[in-house]
Amino acid sequence: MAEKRTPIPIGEAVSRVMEYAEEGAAALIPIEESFGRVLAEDLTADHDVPAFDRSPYDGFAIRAEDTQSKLPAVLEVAGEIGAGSVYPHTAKPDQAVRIMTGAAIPEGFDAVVMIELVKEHTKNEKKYIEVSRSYSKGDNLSFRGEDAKKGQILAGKGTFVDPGVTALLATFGYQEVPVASRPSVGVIATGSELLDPEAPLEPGKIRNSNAYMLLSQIRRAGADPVYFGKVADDFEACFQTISRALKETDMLITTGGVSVGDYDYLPDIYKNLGANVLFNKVAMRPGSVTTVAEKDGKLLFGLSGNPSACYVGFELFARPVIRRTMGNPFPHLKRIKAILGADFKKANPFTRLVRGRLKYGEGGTVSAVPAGFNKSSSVSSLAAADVFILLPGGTRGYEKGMTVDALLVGGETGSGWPWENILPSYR
Ligand SMILES: Nc1nc2c(c(=O)[nH]1)N[C@H]1C(S)=C(S)[C@@H](COP(=O)(O)OP(=O)(O)OC[C@H]3O[C@@H](n4cnc5c(N)ncnc54)[C@H](O)[C@@H]3O)O[C@H]1N2
Ligand code: MOO
Ligand SMILES: [Mg+2]
Repeated sequence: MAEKRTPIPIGEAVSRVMEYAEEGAAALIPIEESFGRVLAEDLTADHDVPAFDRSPYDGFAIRAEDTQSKLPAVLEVAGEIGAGSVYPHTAKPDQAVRIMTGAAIPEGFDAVVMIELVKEHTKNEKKYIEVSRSYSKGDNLSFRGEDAKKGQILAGKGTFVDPGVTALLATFGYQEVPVASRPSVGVIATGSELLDPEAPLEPGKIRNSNAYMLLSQIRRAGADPVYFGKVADDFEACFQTISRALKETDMLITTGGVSVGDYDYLPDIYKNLGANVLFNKVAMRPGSVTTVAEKDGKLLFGLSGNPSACYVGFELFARPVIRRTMGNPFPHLKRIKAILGADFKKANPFTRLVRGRLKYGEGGTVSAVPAGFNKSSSVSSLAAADVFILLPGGTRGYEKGMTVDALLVGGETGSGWPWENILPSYR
């Protein structure tokens, strides 16, 4: 008789796995490659930003006091500078300097007049401007340190490096960025039925979609995948490939062969490897057969062969380990509340993770509707899913309109044309 497995709750399974997620050593990488990594150190401002008072406009640097007695004030244009240049003299009374956006305010000047607001004329080969209103000290200046102060922590250790963080890194001179190193994650697909994507279909065979799905899930999680190919359902072949892959990578993901079938060899392979099985049944659907084992501190994720189960198993168990290893203090999928968009009247003892799609309705309501064919074997629903609708197991079903929890899949989801009907002020 096939072994009897004991399902454990999802949370319990995730925490067993997370015990083996250790932050990788810090590494220095070029700033150009830093997107998606995680800072291994605090990013501290080592100078003020801006580092000098500067002009926010194309215009004229003036002394405010020269505009405070007689108007229009007629000021001599004593020089001109663009961004990047420094005016070498100090201001004298009734002088102005033609200055462009971003240029340092010359010494002794304390306000800027926009170029559109002055009249210019030349007299005896000298240039003059007429300023028709009075200015106060500091008018139209960008002040040193107004954006960031020296010593301020602008992004802490553990911050995900997004484009905004990259801008800070460049601002503070990080040609090389200290980040937690990325794990290398091996992928092996098992199954005698598997064909490569380029192969024509044959009776009884299917194309190996899980391997390519996993490579892309690993990349989305931020790690480096290493693909060891597909292996037939043959104990020796699987054992050899898995042993080799385990030596060459930091963690290993297999798909298929993990259940109780005649050709499901993963359970025996864990035994032969002397690996410690953390669990081999989770109270969830899909993905109840998800198995995770540990060998010398390295994790072996035995994900289901069924595409939806494999997908969910990766996102719930492998992804947070990868993210934590990469230094991310928030490695799990984000949870939101949404209105359930369909009935699930039949009770299920296991927690269901329905691949769903968010719909944004009037008044900002968010509902989650099933993304398609909802069996564990489904591949079609995955392409449309941006959320896992969480329906905890029990004796009751769920009805359309109920508020439920959902996990956001992936990170940076885009949106369509966002510029219609933007709410105006109602003050
Ligand atoms: N008697 C029982 N049978 C099954 C049980 C059970 O508890 N008792 N569990 C079922 C559940 S739940 C699942 S999920 C599957 C898991 O099976 P395995 O993880 O062992 O995977 P396989 O048997 O190798 O394949 C299952 C299914 O997936 C297809 N597959 C496999 N690899 C790929 C791939 N790389 N790309 C696309 N599709 C793949 C494979 O052809 C099978 O159709 O077991 C149930 N059975
Ligand atoms: O592991 Mo299975 O996915 O529950 O259908
Ligand atoms: Mg099987």
